[in-house]
Amino acid sequence: MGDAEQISVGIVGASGYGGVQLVRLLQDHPNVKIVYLGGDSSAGKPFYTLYPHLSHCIDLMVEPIDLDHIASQCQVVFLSLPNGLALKMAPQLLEKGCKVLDLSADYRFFNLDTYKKWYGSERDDKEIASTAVYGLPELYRDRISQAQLIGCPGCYVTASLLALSPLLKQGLIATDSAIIDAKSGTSGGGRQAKTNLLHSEADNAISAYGVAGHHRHTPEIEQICSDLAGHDLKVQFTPHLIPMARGILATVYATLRDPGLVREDLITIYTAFYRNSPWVKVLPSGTYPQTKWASGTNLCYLGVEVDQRTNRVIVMSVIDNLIKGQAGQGVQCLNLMMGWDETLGLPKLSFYP
Ligand SMILES: NC(=O)C1=CN([C@@H]2O[C@H](COP(=O)(O)OP(=O)(O)OC[C@H]3O[C@@H](n4cnc5c(N)ncnc54)[C@H](OP(=O)(O)O)[C@@H]3O)[C@@H](O)[C@H]2O)C=CC1
Ligand SMILES: CC(=O)N[C@@H](CCC(=O)OP(=O)(O)O)C(=O)O
Repeated sequence: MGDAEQISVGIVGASGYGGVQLVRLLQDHPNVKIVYLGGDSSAGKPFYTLYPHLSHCIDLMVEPIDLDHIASQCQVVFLSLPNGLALKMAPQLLEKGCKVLDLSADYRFFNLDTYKKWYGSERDDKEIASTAVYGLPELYRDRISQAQLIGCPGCYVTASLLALSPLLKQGLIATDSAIIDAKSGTSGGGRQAKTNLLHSEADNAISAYGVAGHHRHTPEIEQICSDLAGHDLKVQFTPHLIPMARGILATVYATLRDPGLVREDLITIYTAFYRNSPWVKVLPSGTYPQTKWASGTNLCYLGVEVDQRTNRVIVMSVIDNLIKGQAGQGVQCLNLMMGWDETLGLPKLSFYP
């Protein structure tokens, strides 16, 4: 595709961590041209003043948010904003013919009562929301390719669901037995200043939060797990903040229905489940992933183990929270929506060490 055929893309929330990942990924994408960057407090500033390391490759200003102007400039719009804002912008952008990919939680829920319970915002966009597709390509590839509006899942949920999906789809684990112990780097909290993300608070420390079903990702994980299993189920999800900038490790435990299954059986099942998923790598027997392997890439690495003493399967899932857990997921969905190769423009090799 030459320059003339590149599609025009805008990023609303360009100054945030999601925004700057999108700039990096889309700048390298052969079929895309970034034509608009939007923001709130950063509006009016050249983008390079926010991220000086990009001054040699992007010279756009951050503009205030004017939906008519965005729609007149862009065929595709990424919304990378705090929860509760995309729902006010997506309907008008769609009506004006844009494709919209939202990185927040606004379009992830099948049932808007669940959204309201956890996020508080009233909805007057129910009809539009009903057209949104959950943007996890490994599960909903066909629907994503037909959609105009995508609600992309975030970091914890992506790592957790990729670990659990084969087990649930094949009915391999006891109902409600799944426990997700997940750890995130501090960039998971975004670029806006928050006390718990200060270096002096987060460094040399590890702590759980949102314990006992109190994290807003619990209902989102349960929604998709229930969809896969074909019945309502519950999971135990405990997130932790750890002192590193980027990366997520989700270690998932569940009780196997069949006590005869061994590690090699599970690896065969996982490998078959993800055989057409270029961004998921099932590791060889006895190999457990590190966050470093996925850092900067759109990959998810899965290590699979069985403890025959306790009859539990243990799946270790790592992703980069800002790539497969956020911006890369959005670009992977865009590739599907446009009928392009799912891997186009996305990084597959980390820096190591
Ligand atoms: N960080 C992560 O690992 C992940 C985050 N997400 C989700 O992605 C979304 C973005 O997260 P992240 O990039 O971390 O957030 P940041 O806090 O880093 O960035 C937020 C962005 O939103 C913009 N913004 C805030 N308020 C307004 C407003 N009223 N109008 C217009 N723009 C506004 C900010 O613009 P300005 O600076 O100009 O005010 C900024 O660009 C969130 O919904 C988050 O939950 C999803 C997966 C992973
Ligand atoms: C470390 C940290 O603060 N993480 C954030 C997760 C951010 C995120 O990814 O949220 P969404 O997936 O809903 O977009 C949190 O626990 O709220």
